[in-house]
Amino acid sequence: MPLMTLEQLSYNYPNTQGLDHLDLTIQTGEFVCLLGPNGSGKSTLLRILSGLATASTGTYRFNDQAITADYLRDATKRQQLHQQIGLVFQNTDVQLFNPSVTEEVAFGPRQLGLSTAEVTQRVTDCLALTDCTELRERVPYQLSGGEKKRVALASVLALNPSVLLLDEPLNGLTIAAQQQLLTLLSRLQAAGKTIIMASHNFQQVQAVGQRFIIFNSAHQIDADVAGSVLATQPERQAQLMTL
Ligand SMILES: Nc1ncnc2c1ncn2[C@@H]1O[C@H](COP(=O)(O)OP(=O)(O)OP(=O)(O)O)[C@@H](O)[C@H]1O
Repeated sequence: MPLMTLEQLSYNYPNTQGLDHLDLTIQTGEFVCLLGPNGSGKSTLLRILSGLATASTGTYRFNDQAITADYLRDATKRQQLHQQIGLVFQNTDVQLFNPSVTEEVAFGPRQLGLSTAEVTQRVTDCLALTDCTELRERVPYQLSGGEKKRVALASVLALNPSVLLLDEPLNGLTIAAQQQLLTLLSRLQAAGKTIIMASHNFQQVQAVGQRFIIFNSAHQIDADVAGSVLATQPERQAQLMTL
């Protein structure tokens, strides 16, 4: 059974179209990069996949369950979905609201009702994994852009989601920090997680993505290609470099 299936899914904002008739299947364990120009629909797709928004028309199924507005109205089901699918937002500031980094990362596991010992263990592990241990006493709001990204990722990982959605996670990071994050994402994939990452910078994600879904400015999927196939298409690669 596929992990995620979209059939003829469209999403409309009040005055704009966000996504236009997408058909898409994602399998467990894939590392997918969403590419495309500004405004092509990458963030909108991540919002749909995470259950923050629902299709205007068409369907989205996660583990064969249709994710509808009705389904998400049920708080227990919504929480179960958010526990399985973690989203690291493009604007990290909307994601960080606790007085310290430790509190920030502990927030999700506490909401799940884990014991104090389990929460402490998850916080310690996730801070170490994202290289945030040194930041644990700091105020999230006062961190640098790159530090905020790492803390946001730690707070999402603390819920131990099986699917990780990331919206432009490399923006604002130094080249070294980008490398570090990409290595971490590859390790998470090797540990069995499904990774779906939006980027408008092909150069940054070229090395890690195993599948590239390319949007066009009409909010449709223009191409859906395996990394191994893309490696044999220099013209398409050159075109992606200009996004
Ligand atoms: N909150 C909103 N209200 C109205 N229109 C929106 C909203 N968010 C996005 N849109 C529009 O929906 C379309 C898709 O936007 P989306 O943010 O999904 O694109 P994107 O590929 O993630 O872009 P970027 O690379 O700039 O983040 C665009 O035309 C955008 O202007």
